[in-house]
Amino acid sequence: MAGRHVPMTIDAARGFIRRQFATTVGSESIEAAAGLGRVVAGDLRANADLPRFNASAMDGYAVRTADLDGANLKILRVVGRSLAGHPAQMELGEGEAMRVLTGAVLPTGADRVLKQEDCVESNGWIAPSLPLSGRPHVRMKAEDVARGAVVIADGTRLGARHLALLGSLGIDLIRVHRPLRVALFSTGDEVSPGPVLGEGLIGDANRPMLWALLREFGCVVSDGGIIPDDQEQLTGILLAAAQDNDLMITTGGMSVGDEDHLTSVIRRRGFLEFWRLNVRPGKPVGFGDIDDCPVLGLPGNPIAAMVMFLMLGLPLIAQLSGERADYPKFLKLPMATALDKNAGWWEAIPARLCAGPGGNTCVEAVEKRGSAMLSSLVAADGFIILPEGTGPVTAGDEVDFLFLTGS
Ligand SMILES: Nc1nc2c(c(=O)[nH]1)N[C@H]1C(S)=C(S)[C@@H](COP(=O)(O)OP(=O)(O)OC[C@H]3O[C@@H](n4cnc5c(N)ncnc54)[C@H](O)[C@@H]3O)O[C@H]1N2
Ligand code: MOO
Repeated sequence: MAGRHVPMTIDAARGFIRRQFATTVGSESIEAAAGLGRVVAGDLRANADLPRFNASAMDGYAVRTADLDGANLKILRVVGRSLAGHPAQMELGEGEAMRVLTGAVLPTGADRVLKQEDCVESNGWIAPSLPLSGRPHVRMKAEDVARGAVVIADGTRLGARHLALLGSLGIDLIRVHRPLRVALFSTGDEVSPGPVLGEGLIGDANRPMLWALLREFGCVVSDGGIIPDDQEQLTGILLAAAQDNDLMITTGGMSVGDEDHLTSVIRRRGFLEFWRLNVRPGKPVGFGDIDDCPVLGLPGNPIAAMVMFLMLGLPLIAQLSGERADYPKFLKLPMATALDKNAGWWEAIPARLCAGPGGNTCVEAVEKRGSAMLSSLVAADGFIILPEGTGPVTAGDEVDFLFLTGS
């Protein structure tokens, strides 16, 4: 573990978090409809085939390809109708067709649907456009999902698409991890809890920002408010919050972090490290464990807090929540313009997407870049990530881009 004043790489910090923690939340059964944002506990298997039956993918006529291949027959007799939700209980014989609508059960014997645009219908007979071409326009039973297959893997956080699949399968109860309970605090005498009236006071940017991010990642957040700059109060509040939460996140008060900052009580009840990371922004980060409750101390500057939340907080939350995902997720994109960079440290630069010379998507840094400048976050779509060892970049260079989550 790095000493207090030895800069640590972001990768070393992430590795430390990975090794230090495992899933801490148990599991429960809930209604699938209430599963948005929850993390699946155990592989979820299909209880049915999807599609459940061979079905028509178009409005038209179900036919037997063999009847029409090589144009053996020129016309077919329409012997019935199969509508979505109202199947016809009959088999299709030679020279027969059945009127079908999209989603209707395909009659036994049929292996193709002719779109109604491709047929002329008259007095119960159809004359298809021949020769046959294009797709058969049928959805075959189980071609999407076979009963018994794992459809949602253990550790998946459920989104709209997963709820669609569960709905389609008719699964109503699912086993998920209990949501992570996170206590969120700002610190600092200058941060005003209400209207910003006095000289030298500032509004609280970090708590609403982190509250929104935590909610987006399925956490149940308890708003701990603003802790004044007082060691005893800070200690008391953190010790109390450790009893009812799975994680505590604070912002501010990290650059002065050293062993005197928190009382010996905390040191007896766990550990708290103060890291100086080799990054811009977000150098000072606190990390530890109090009464078995992890603590993440983010820097006070809002951009630094955001970057360190995305880089360290998200992997920690995923790990504690049982989510199997590698956060944050980067995209490789080309630079639109050149950018100066010191190779000595890792840097996250607020940036936006823009159109490159050939109309391709590129990224460019926003104008204002201070780690306290919130207008840069609002102007940005994410961050250009340049690791240590990377110096200035030029237009066209591919870089890692970290999308800002939340809207
Ligand atoms: N002598 C040094 N001073 C500083 C260093 C350093 O290495 N040596 N590092 C700088 C860096 S980098 C950062 S980042 C900040 C981080 O400091 P802290 O985590 O201790 O945070 P504070 O000092 O409490 O606050 C920093 C800054 O952020 C503002 N702040 C705090 N909380 C909020 C909030 N909830 N909403 C909006 N803004 C907030 C606070 O007023 C300060 O302006 O330290 C540098 N200093
Ligand atoms: O963490 Mo500070 O400047 O790196 O915002």
